[in-house]
Amino acid sequence: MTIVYLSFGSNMGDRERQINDALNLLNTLPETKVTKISSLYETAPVGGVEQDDFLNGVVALETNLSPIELLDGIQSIELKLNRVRKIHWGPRTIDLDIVLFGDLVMDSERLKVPHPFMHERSFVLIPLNEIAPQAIHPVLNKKISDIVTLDPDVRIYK
Ligand SMILES: Nc1ncnc2c1ncn2[C@@H]1O[C@H](COP(=O)(O)O)[C@@H](O)[C@H]1O
Ligand SMILES: Nc1nc2c(c(=O)[nH]1)N=C(COP(=O)(O)OP(=O)(O)O)CN2
Repeated sequence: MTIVYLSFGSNMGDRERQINDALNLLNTLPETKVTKISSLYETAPVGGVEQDDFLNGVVALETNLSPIELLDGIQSIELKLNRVRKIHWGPRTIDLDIVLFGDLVMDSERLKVPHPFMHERSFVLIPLNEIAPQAIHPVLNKKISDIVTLDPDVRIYK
């Protein structure tokens, strides 16, 4: 079993329902179990595109899937939930990203782990620090609790 952390986000439609549906579907993936879910955070959009605030969070899984099998699984969940995203870094109904996959470091066209921007994104680090402050970023070789910083744009929603 590998311990994996996924980030999730939504800023279009019924954000909470789409996130709940995605989290329930994660438990239907083969040999995969959700073990922890962070609070939901309301976050200001990052990246320069003018858009509504996101709900973001992080979920911990234990899985026997390979990294690419898990990517296939989360992409099938996004499709099942009729993921809509019109522009790069723009609004979307649901987004699931693999943030950490055990201590794996991988840089292929389809999958980059750790997620290449995770260490710069408070909307990932703050919820990740809530459920796994001891997790290690395998490239920076630092604990999440030593990377995370306070950010007033990331506020607990629920
Ligand atoms: N770590 C990753 N998690 C999810 N998707 C990834 C990862 N690394 C590369 N990708 C590729 O990114 C696009 C989808 O991007 P969104 O974040 O969902 O907009 C897809 O082609 C993945 O293969
Ligand atoms: N607050 C907030 N801002 C954001 C968010 C998000 O979830 N929350 N996702 C983004 C981009 O996500 P995308 O998955 O398209 O890009 P990536 O492939 O670089 O992760 C861009 N800006």
